[in-house]
Order: sequence, then C-alpha cells, then structure tokens
Amino acid sequence: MAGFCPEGAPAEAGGKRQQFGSRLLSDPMRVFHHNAWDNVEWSEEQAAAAERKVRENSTQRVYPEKQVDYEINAHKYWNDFYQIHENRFFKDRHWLFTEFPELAPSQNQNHLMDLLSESKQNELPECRNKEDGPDLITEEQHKYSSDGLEHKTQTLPVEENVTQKLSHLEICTDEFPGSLATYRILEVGCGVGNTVFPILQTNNDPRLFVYCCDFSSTAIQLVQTNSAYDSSRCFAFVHDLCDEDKPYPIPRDSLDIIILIFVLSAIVPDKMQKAINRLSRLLKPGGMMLLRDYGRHDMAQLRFKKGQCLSENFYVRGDGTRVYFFTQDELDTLFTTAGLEKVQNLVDRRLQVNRGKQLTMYRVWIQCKYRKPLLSNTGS
Ligand SMILES: C[S@@+](CC[C@H](N)C(=O)[O-])C[C@H]1O[C@@H](n2cnc3c(N)ncnc32)[C@H](O)[C@@H]1O
Repeated sequence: MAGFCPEGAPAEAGGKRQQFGSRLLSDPMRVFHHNAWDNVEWSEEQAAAAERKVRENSTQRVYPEKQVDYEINAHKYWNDFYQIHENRFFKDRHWLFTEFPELAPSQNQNHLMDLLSESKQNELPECRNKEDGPDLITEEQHKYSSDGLEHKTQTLPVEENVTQKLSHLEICTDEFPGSLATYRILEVGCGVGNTVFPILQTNNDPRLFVYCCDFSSTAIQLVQTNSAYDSSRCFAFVHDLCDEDKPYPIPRDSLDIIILIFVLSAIVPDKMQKAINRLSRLLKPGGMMLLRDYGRHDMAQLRFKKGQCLSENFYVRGDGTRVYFFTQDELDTLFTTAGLEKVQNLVDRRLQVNRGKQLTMYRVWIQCKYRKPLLSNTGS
C-alpha cells in the first residue's frame, strides 16, 4: 500500500522498529529528508504562538444548551461516526507492543517482530496517506462524519443483549467471563477493536482474557461481528465509563492491565477523576493502567476555530465528538489521586512532515503507565 503513519508510529531504521524518541532532527535543513522526527524541541516563539492560538480559539465558547446536547448524546455522535467509518481507519498499531510490552509479556521478542512485520505487510489500502498526519482519527474523518446524520434513538439488539448479560453477571461475580484466566486486560473506549485484535493475535498465552468496552453500541457491534472475535478469549460490552451507576462486569482487584488509547480525552474533564478512580479499583495490586492521548498544543488543538471550544483545552469537532488536550501534570494528578504510582509519564513531541506538500505538523502526545501498589489504598 502507499503507506500510512498511524498515530505517532515510531520511525523504522534498517527494518528494525524503534521506540518513540529515536530519530532526532539536528540539522533543520534536513527536515524534509524523513517523514517524522522525534523529541522535537519547540522554540520559545513557537510555544508563544501556540499559546496565542489557543487563547484565540478559546475566546468564544459553545452555548450551554448545545454543550448539554454534546454531553447527553455523546454516544450517539460516536455511533454516527462508526456508522460512517466502520472499521476502516488506523488499523496499523505496530507501535503497540514496542511501547506497551505489558500487553504481551510472555511473548518472545523475535516472534513479536515476525508478527509485526507480517501485519505491516497486511496494512490496508484504504488507510490514508501517511502524510495525512497521525491522529487516531483524523480531524478530516470527523468532518466527513458530521454530514447528513440523524441520531437513532432505538437500542440496538447487541446492546440489549449485553445489558442482559451484564445484569446477570452482577449477581454471579464468581462466574464472570474470563474468570478462569490468569492474565486479564481491559481496553476502555475500544472503538472497533484496533487494539484488541492485535493483542489477541499477538499474545497467545492460553491464560489471557481480553475485555473491551465502548459506549458506542455501533462500535461494539463491529467488534463482536469481526471474524477475529473469539468469545472464549474476549468479551466486548457496551459501557459508558462516566456512568457511575453501572458496574463493570468484572470484580475489583481482577485486572492486570487497563488500556486507554485516545479515550480519556473524549470525556468531559470534570468526570475524568471518578472514571479513573473506578477503573483503578478493578486493577489487581501490581496491575497497570496504560494511556496514550493528546497533549497540550498538539496540532489538532491549534487547528480548532473560534466557536468550537467547550471549556479550557476541551473542544468539539464538526461531527459532535469532543477532545481534551492534556498536560503531563494533569494526568499525573488523575492517576495518583486514584491511588496509582507513576511508572512512566512522557511527552512525545513529533514533527510529522508532508514531503510532497512541504508541510510540517507538530504533534504532541502523552504516554503514561501507572501501577497499583501492592498494598493498595484505592477506596471502596
Ligand atoms: C478517539 S476514539 C479511540 C478508539 C480506540 N481507543 C482506538 O484506539 O481505536 C475514542 C473512543 O472512545 C469512546 N468513548 C468516548 N467517550 C466514552 C465513554 N464515556 N465511555 C466509553 N467509551 C467512550 C468512543 O466511542 C470512541 O470509540
């Protein structure tokens, strides 16, 4: 295929994948020699210009009534998105296991590399040009999904089905799906399974069980109907991570890993802490929460126009989906308040280059790993 660059994919050198942060731009004259540069230093002027841009695009806020609509109907806006795009984007997650080896701890590294290069060969032709930028879902895709949509209010059969299963599970917690597994991973806001399926394919540990949830029933239906979905190894369910009344179908202290990829940024900031607290209780002592998400002053933030700002650093796209841009400190506070300990909290500043159009795009992502202490104090 013509090649495409997923969100923040590390550069490749000599056929070997590298972790983020290994191709440095020391000579600015060489900027168009590669598609991407790591750990780009921002000049003071550039940082000041970004501040100005954010101040400018935040002056006019979305009307309160409209803000209520975006909150109440958040899942419907995402359903609309997935009805249009289904699972046609960002399939290439070959960076996943380099950045988060915890997702396949027992895999032999060579075996992993084989699988990864295999999946690279299988990259899908419908994936967009690598020069289009590395957003998980590009702003352009969000734009297209806003046209001609009407919200559908009926509950999809899959949702009813899952809800029934969930209420049953609340009662029989000793027989929850995956209760016999010894390594359990939950992906929250899994979308159409672009992370879950690579995990199932790569991590062949027979004791592994993967849970995944999203509040978009359309996304979950796409996961469940995917030919790679195997209900003996995986359980996909509809769940709103902001819903305090609905329990997860998993007992507390039972998960080894919880992964959040560009999902926390999609929820309203004042609900983030409670959502993380609840997730934290599901982790086993020693279990880890992994996150990759948008950082403050990422190109996507600077591109918002006046009138799209909901609150400080929180915006709504043309299709009604929302996005927050984090600082490292904010994420640190969220995780440590939930009783977790920092293992990693790094900012990934990349310069993406469109060599054809001679354009530069400054991306900022944050990657975190926080562990639940062995003697845990994450509340009831
Ligand atoms: C940017 S997409 C990322 C999807 C997925 N993590 C991936 O890597 O492809 C954000 C996802 O979060 C989901 N989401 C947003 N708010 C949510 C909430 N309150 N509860 C559960 N899922 C939510 C959306 O439906 C969407 O699938």
